[in-house]
Amino acid sequence: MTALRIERVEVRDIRFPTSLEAHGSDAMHTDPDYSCAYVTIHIENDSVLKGHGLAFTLGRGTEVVVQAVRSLARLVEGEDCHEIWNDFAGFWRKITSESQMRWIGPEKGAIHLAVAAVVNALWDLWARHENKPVWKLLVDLPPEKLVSTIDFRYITDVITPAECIQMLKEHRPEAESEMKTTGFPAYTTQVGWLGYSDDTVNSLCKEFLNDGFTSFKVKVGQNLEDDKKRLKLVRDAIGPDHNLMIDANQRWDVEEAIQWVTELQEFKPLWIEEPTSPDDILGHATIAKALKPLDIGVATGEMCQNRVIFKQLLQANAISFCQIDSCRMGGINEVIAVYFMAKKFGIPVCPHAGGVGLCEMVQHLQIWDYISLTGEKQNRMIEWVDHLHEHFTSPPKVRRGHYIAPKDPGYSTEIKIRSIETYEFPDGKYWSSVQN
Ligand SMILES: C[C@H](O)[C@@H](O)CC(=O)C(=O)O
Ligand SMILES: [Mg+2]
Repeated sequence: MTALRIERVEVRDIRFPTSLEAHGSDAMHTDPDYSCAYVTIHIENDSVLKGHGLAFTLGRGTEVVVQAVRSLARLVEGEDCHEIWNDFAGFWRKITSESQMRWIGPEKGAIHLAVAAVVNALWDLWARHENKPVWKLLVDLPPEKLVSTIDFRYITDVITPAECIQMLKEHRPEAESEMKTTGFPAYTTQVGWLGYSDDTVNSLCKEFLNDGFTSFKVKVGQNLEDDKKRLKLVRDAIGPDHNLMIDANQRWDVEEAIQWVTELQEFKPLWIEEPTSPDDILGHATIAKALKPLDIGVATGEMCQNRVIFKQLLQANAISFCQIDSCRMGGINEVIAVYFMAKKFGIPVCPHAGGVGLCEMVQHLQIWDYISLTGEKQNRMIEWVDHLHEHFTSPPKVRRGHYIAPKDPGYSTEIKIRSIETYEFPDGKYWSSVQN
C-alpha cells in the first residue's frame, strides 16, 4: 500500500460576524461571532487529497485553539495515514496524552478542541480516500475495526469493546435508503435566538412550520417575564402538539433552575437544556429528579468536555437527552464512545448543532447511529440552524424537516476558498475592511 504521509497541518482562524444580527445569541453568549479553528491536512506528493476539520468557537479566543493545533501538529506531521487508521485509538491516545501537553487539559478545554479539529480532519481524509461520506464509512467498517478506533481508558467500568461490537447491527440497506430519501428528523433553534425580535420569531415559526418542522427550541434564562412572553408567542404559533424545547446555556444555580423551569411548565417544554454548569453532574441529577414529575427532561452535552462526564451523567440518571457535540470532545473516536454508552443506558442522542459546521458534521453521526447502532428515531432529532451553510462545499440538505443523508465523500467540513479569503481573521477581506 502506498504511504499517505502527512506533509503539513495547516490551521486558520475563521470568523463570521454573526453577532451583527444576533444569530446564535443566548442568555450567556449574547454576541457570538460563529467561528472556527479550521484545519487542513496536506499529503506529501498529492495536491488533490486533503482532510478538513474544524473546532467551533465564538470569535475571541479562536486564536488560542489555533495555537493549540500548532502545538499538536508536530505529533501529526510525518505520520502515515494508513498507520493512523490502523491504530486510530493508539494515535488518539498519543495526541491526547502527550506527556507535557496533557497538563493543559487533560482531554478538556482549548487543547481538546484542537484535538477535535485534527481528528475530524483525519476522518474527513479517510472518508475521501475511501470515496464515501463519513456516515457510510462508519456503517461499512467491520464492527471490530470501528470499535478499535475508541480509546476505552476511563470508561471500561461502564462499557467494553466486546459489548460495543455486540451492539452493532448487521448491514441494513433499507435503513440506508430511508436516510437517503426521507432522512432523519430535525428540530430548529432558528426561532429561538435570544436577540431576535418578536416579529422575527413569529415569522420564523410560520416559515419552519411550512417547511415541515415539528420541533422548536427557544432560548431562556435572562428574564423570567420575557421568557414567559416569548414561550407563549412560540407555543401559540406552533400549537399544542408540536415539541417545544428550552435552553438556558448554563445560566442558573441548581435551585434557581428548578424554580425557573417550574414557572415555565405551562408551556410544556420537552426538555430544559444546559440548566446549570456543564461540569455539575450531581446538580443535573438533582434538577432531573425535581422536574420529572412535571414531565420535563434534562438535556445537556454541547459543553461536556469528554466521555467521562457523559459517563457520569448517564450513571447518575442526570439526563433524558444526550447532546453530543462533534468538536467539543476529541472527534469521532470519542463521540461514538458516548453513542455506545447512551445506547446502553437507553438514553436518546440528539446532537448539538448550533454553530458553524456542526450541522454539517453531526448529520453523519446520527445517520450512522440510526443505521448501525440504535435503529431508533423515537425521541431523537438533530438540531438545525440555518446559518453559514453557503460557505461549505457540501452543505447539508434538509427537506420537510429531515436531514437527507449526504452523498459527497468526506465529513462535509470543507470551507470554500473564497469564504476563507473573506473571513480569515484578522487579514481576510471582510475583517481588514471593518478594521480600517
Ligand atoms: C452560542 C451558541 O449559538 C449556542 O447558543 C448554541 C446552543 O446552545 C444550541 O444550539 O443549543
Ligand atoms: Mg444549547
